[in-house]
Amino acid sequence: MPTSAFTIPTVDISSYLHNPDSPAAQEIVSQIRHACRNSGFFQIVGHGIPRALQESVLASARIFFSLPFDEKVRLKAAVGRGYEIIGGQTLQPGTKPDMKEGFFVGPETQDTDPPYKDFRHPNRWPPESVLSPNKFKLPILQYRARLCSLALIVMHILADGLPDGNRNIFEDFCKDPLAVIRLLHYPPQPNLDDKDQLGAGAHTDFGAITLLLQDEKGGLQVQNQESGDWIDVSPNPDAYVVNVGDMLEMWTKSEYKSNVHRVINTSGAHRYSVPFFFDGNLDYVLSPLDGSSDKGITVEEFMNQRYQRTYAK
Ligand SMILES: O=C(O)CCC(=O)C(=O)O
Ligand SMILES: [Fe+2]
Repeated sequence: MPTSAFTIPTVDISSYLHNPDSPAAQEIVSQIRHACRNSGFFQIVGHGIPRALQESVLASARIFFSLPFDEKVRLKAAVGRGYEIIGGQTLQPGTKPDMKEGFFVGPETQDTDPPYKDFRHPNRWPPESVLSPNKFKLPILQYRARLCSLALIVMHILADGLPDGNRNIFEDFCKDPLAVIRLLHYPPQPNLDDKDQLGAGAHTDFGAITLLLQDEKGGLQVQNQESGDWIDVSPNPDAYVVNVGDMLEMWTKSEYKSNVHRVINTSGAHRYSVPFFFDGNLDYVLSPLDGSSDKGITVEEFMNQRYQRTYAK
C-alpha cells in the first residue's frame, strides 16, 4: 500500500498537450503517476475542451431528463445505450437501487440491423419533434468526439508513467474504442438519513479510465482505503475528474489503482453529471503488462462480467 497521504491532485496538463517530451510534461506524468498509485483519482485542468461545449452537454442532460417519463422510457435500450430509469442499476450490493437516471451514447454505428452484438447496439435518439438534434444529438456527438481525443492523451500520460515508460503501449487497445458518454441526473434525495439510499452506490469503474464532468452541486466521494473515510471531490468547473477503472488496474497488476467512489446528492437540488467511459477495443485481449502468464481476456468479456453484476436480470 502507498505510504503517502491520500491525495486527489489537480494537474494542469496544458504543457503535455503542447509538447509531451518537455521537462514540464514529464512533471505532469510524474504527478499523475503518483495519483494513480495512491488514490486512483486526479483532476485535470488545461485540457482544452471548450467551456461552451461542456455547458451545452449539461444543458442537453437537463432538457432530456425533464421530458415526460413516457418519452424517455421509449428510448430504453440495451446496456450501455439509451435511457436507463431511476433505480435501473444497483452499484452497491445490499443497498437500494441507485437514485439516478441515465442516458448512454456510444459510437454511432452504420450497422443498424439486429441482432446486435453486445456493446454494439445503435444509439437511441429522441424524435426531432420531441427534442431538436441541435439541442441534444449534435452537441453530445461533438462532445463525445472531443473526449475521445482527450482520453487518448490521458492514456499516453498513463503509459509514460508506467515502469517501462513506453508511450505507445496502449496503442492497439485504443484503436476503434468502446467509449461511452453517460448523461446522469440525480434527483434531490428525499431522506438523507436513509443510509441505504445512494445516488450511485459505492463502486469501482469497470473500464480503463473515466473522465467526469460534474455540475456545481457536489456529491461525489472517493474512499480512502486505509482509513475508510469518504473524501469529497469538490466541483471545479474547469476540471475533469479522472479515475482509473478495474480493467487498467488488472492490466497494470495494481500499479494503478481503481478506487471505490459513490454519489450522494445532499444538495437539495437536481444534480447532473456526464461521465465518459473509455474502455478500449472490444476485441483486444488483455493480459498483465508485466508479462506474467495469466490467461488473457477480451475487453468485451471483461466488460460483460462487470456490467452483469450491477443490473438485475
Ligand atoms: O456522477 C458522478 O459524479 C459519478 C458517476 C459514476 O461514478 C459512474 O457513473 O460510474
Ligand atoms: Fe463511477
